Amino acid sequence: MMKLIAHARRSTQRVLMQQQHHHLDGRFIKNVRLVARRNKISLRSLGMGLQRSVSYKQRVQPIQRSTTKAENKGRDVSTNLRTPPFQSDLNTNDPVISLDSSYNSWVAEHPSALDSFDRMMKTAKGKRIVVFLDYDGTLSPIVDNPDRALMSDEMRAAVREVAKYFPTAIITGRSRDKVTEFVKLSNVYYAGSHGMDIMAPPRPVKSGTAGNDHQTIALDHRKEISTSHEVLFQPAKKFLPAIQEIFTMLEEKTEKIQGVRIEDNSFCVSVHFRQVREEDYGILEEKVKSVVKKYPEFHLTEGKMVLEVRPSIEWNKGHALEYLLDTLGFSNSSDVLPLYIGDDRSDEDAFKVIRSRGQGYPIIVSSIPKDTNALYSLQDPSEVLSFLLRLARWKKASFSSRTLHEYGF
Ligand SMILES: O=P(O)(O)OC[C@H]1O[C@H](O[C@H]2O[C@H](CO)[C@@H](O)[C@H](O)[C@H]2O)[C@H](O)[C@@H](O)[C@@H]1O
Repeated sequence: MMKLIAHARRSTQRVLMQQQHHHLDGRFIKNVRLVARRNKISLRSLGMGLQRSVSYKQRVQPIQRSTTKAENKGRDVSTNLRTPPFQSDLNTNDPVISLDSSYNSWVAEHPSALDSFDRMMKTAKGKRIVVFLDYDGTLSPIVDNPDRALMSDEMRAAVREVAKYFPTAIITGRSRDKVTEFVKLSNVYYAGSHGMDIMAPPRPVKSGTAGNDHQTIALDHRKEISTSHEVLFQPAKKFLPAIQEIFTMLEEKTEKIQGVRIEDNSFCVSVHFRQVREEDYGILEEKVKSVVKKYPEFHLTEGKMVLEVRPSIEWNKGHALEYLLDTLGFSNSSDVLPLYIGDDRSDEDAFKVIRSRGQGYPIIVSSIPKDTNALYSLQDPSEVLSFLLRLARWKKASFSSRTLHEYGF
């Protein structure tokens, strides 16, 4: 028993160290939690209670700007950034609670989409499922270097399979070019820059049609996708010159801060601080805010260890989801079931839209309890993979049984 407690203590210490180094391995935490739970050891009783994330609504006050009111539904944190964000993706400046017990009650409220799969599909019978997928933290694991957030071949094959059966869209904060380079699939819709850059596959995907109608090819170069796809909607086009200026200015102003990465996401700019030393965060935040202040038509939002400069237009991932449903001919349809899987705050806008439609499945990817508008949960990208494979298998099976039925078997 003593050995076990010592092991759990060591394991928990490792988790905490990982947090301090701005990393979080959800699977590892899960294992620690399992070891502790199996042996009836509460992490808190070890004096190392893990911490949970808290509602962003409680933490970030909406900005009141003198000139332009931020109309974007994403939270605007231009003048009121949260205090120290250096607790990795756990956002651990919140009340300390025991993760094992809180996770259980959270999952009771946001049931596993894998465990609930049969029930979900029962409701989906006769309805048209449209699949929306976030990229980072959903299709690819969160890693230090955003350029290395690659999607596995298995995941690509699963998305390819899903897209054979359902209209499928990737909605991401990344630039459209970057995400097409990562995903490399030709028959999905891509909505980059948090939905501000929407592109359709060469042949519009007809909803509800059989799998073989959607030919999915893995392409070698994003160029091939860019040229074969059609740009549908770019609501922030007029901001492009200003965004380029902001990008350059951010690069210049932050070049002396070690670990900062400025990512050009076309219609928005990401300032990554995952590898910035904690003591440098304050100055980074100040510099970023001073740049944004010069551009009253822009505001700041936050994601996982990232600050994002976005044009203040009323457009977010939720709007992109509605736009795509509309494009697919489902704007007022009562028999469409949008299914959205995402892990970050910007995905909440899409979850909210699905909830307000009163139809569909908002699914959050998280291995820790989080305040969310999602109804279901998956722990990590590996569970997303299982879910997607199962979804494709389910549809395939229903096609085969329908075919058998049609032939009188
Ligand atoms: O909407 P998403 O597809 O989830 O994109 C949101 C941001 O994701 C990326 O940053 C996040 O993932 C990185 C790689 O794992 C990680 O290093 C970073 O800390 C995360 O915030 C992307 O680089 C951003 O541009 C996206 O806005």
